[in-house]
Amino acid sequence: MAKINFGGVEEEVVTREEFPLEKARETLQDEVIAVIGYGVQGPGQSLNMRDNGFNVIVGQRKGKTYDKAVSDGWVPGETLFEIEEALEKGTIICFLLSDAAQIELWPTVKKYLTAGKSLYFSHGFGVTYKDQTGIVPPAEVDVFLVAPKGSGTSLRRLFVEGKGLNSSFAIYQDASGKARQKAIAMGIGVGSGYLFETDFYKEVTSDLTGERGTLMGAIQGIFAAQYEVLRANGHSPSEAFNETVEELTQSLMPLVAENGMDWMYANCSTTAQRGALDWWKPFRDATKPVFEQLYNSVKAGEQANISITRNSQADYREKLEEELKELRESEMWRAGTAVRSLRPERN
Ligand SMILES: NC(=O)C1=CN([C@@H]2O[C@H](COP(=O)(O)OP(=O)(O)OC[C@H]3O[C@@H](n4cnc5c(N)ncnc54)[C@H](O)[C@@H]3O)[C@@H](O)[C@H]2O)C=CC1
Ligand SMILES: CC(=O)[C@](C)(O)C(=O)O
Ligand SMILES: [Mg+2]
Ligand SMILES: [Mg+2]
Repeated sequence: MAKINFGGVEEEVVTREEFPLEKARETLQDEVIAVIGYGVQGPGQSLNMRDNGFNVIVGQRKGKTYDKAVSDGWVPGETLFEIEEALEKGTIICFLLSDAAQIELWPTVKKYLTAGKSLYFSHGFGVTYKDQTGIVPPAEVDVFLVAPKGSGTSLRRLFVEGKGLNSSFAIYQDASGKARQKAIAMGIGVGSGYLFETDFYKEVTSDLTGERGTLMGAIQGIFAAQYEVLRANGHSPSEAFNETVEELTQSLMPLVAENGMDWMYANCSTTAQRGALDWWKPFRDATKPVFEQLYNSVKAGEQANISITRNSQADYREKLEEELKELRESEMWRAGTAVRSLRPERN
């Protein structure tokens, strides 16, 4: 493990240099990696592992996603199977169904977790909230996770571009004495940038906080608040959308990604810098109580409970679609559609 100083705190992390792809392949050469589920993480991880030369099969029930797997080059009867058949053939079972669906399939998965096999997650959810999920792995299997810090779609896209998303990894159960090596090898195999270690509890609590917070929930909330204030004061949708979203995603966030916040600030006017430096703390102070409320709710298991309850309902997809439609059909995001259609590269 490489010791790296993260802002004054030393952490041990795994880089691709110290755990090269060849070593990962060697570690897993006798394994059949069965990716169960072909939603968002399933395609990203399985295709990256296949392209990296691992022995991968996919297990997916028949339907639209099964057909997508076929069009991605998985061959029925050779590398693509019904879930139970893949569970039987696999020695590392990658449980990549949605967290709610994992509950329903768990009794089936458990049947195939014989001694010597491994159970792999990309989330600490199932075992951390075992009181709610009933997921308690048998003692004689290795249990570990690799959680890519981003969408499976980006995991695949970045891999194809020769880049990589960072991932965390964690060991829950080490029956073989080799769980750690296997977990790291899987992390390298799915196309991670660097790997940092965590545990199942910390993975799920940070993940549920992040996606409800700055990554997805808070960002939409703050966009909506600013957009609404601008519109209420007579600004056009074009002006409000550009000043709230388009400039951020197209101009300023790429600068933050490249070299940090002060670098982005430094590339803006002194007027903008003065205002940003004066206003970031009031925004922090206003939102911090909401983040604290969120974290406490995650810690109490409430967010897991909501996610399980809502996503287990028979009509959850229709209801989800209604809520996504509300976003899509809001003035702000319809304005966004128009703005994107006018990007020079789209013509
Ligand atoms: N979406 C993402 O990019 C990320 C997801 N994760 C984690 O990875 C895991 C997989 O998540 P996603 O790829 O988002 O899953 P998903 O919500 O896209 O579902 C995956 C698959 O589950 C199948 N499925 C759903 N209900 C089923 C049922 N009752 N029986 C059989 N199959 C069923 C669907 O057909 C789909 O192919 C989760 O633990 C998630 O928290 C981690 C990092 C990012
Ligand atoms: C993409 C990711 O890492 C998330 C936001 O945590 C998820 O999809 O669950
Ligand atoms: Mg995440
Ligand atoms: Mg998540």
